[in-house]
Amino acid sequence: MEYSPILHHLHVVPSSSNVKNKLFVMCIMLSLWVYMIYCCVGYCTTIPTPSLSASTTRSEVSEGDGEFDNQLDSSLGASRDLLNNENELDSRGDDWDETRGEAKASQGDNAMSGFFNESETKKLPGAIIIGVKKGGTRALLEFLRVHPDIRAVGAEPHFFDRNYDKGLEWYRDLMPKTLEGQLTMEKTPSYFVTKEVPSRIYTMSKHTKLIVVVRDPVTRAISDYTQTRSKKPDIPSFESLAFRNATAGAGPAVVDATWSAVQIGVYAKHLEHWLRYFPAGQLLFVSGERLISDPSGEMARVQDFLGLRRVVDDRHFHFNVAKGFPCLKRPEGNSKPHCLGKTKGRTHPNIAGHVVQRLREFYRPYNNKFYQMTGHDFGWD
Ligand SMILES: Nc1ncnc2c1ncn2[C@@H]1O[C@H](COP(=O)(O)OS(=O)(=O)O)[C@@H](OP(=O)(O)O)[C@H]1O
Repeated sequence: MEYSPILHHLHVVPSSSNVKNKLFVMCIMLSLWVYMIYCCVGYCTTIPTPSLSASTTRSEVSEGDGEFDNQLDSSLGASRDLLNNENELDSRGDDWDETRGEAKASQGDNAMSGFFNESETKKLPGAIIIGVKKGGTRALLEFLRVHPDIRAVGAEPHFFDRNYDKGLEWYRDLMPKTLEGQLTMEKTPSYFVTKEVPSRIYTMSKHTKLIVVVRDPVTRAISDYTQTRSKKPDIPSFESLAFRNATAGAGPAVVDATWSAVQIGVYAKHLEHWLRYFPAGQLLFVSGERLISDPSGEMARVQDFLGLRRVVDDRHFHFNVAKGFPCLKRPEGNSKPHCLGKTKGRTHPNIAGHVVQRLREFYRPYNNKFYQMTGHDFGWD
């Protein structure tokens, strides 16, 4: 038979349609892969509340994203008055700086685990950091978040003190998703000093583990005042707020125990309320001072108390001499350590020696009572 280009061409037609079919199938497969990758980076998930959901990462928080702030403002309510102030910034979870790289990685991890694991659910917290304000609660929560068996909400929910009427389902919805065996946590430092809170937490679960980071009440009061003054520079002096008769020649100074900065430090009184509902063994007192000087030692106690493996240890800490605080680092690799943001570790104003002395006298009997109640001498005298 003679060679015919037409016939040859005709012969080619069916094989070209084969190729087209194959190309079509490959295109579909490629689209599926693109879609899967798209899902893996989190775009096709249906997470409804980015501000407080599991995927709220440190960098999202510290970047001060406008949407995040607005949502939090509306969900957490207004702050208290000047002298009974709450840390707005910390309520928003203003925590770590220099965290973008790590936060991106962990965001990716979360999205991947969400994609491959449908068994994640939102649970009520099994453990709560209930106080104290300015004790070092943010540092403790961020150290705990390194632990793979812990998932914690970054911002302060203020459920049991300010948002209780919103109900437990509202609270649960704020929590990050967890896998079986993972512990859900939150921190709201004002819980420790709010009378209604112990019974409310007990009603949620009498098995809830409670952690209190305590710090020398005098330094704590000065830290509290420093925070208020950073937002309202015109407030009266520390001394005039701490004493009822601060004017010169008005006799021995009388401590004003109604000032919240002073009142929060009367730990023994606040603890009494908790012990009406919870056995002492269900509360752990972390030393705010040791959390700075020996973070891995305090973290060992906390992990034991929570019944977790001791994963967070001295390999995770780097002491930043310039800041005067331990910062978190990855045990492997040389990545830059991550320190808390500038709202932590503010420079305190100089308070006159006699003012500090008078406050020490005021706190001494309460401190001693607190040491007795907890079986632990924190050495604040
Ligand atoms: N690692 C590390 N880095 C920075 N700061 C640290 C750290 N560990 C403890 N602290 C101390 O934490 C104090 C703030 O306490 P809180 O986080 O409980 O404050 S808040 O109640 O949430 O506003 C904060 O108080 P000030 O120094 O007075 O600002 C710190 O002293």
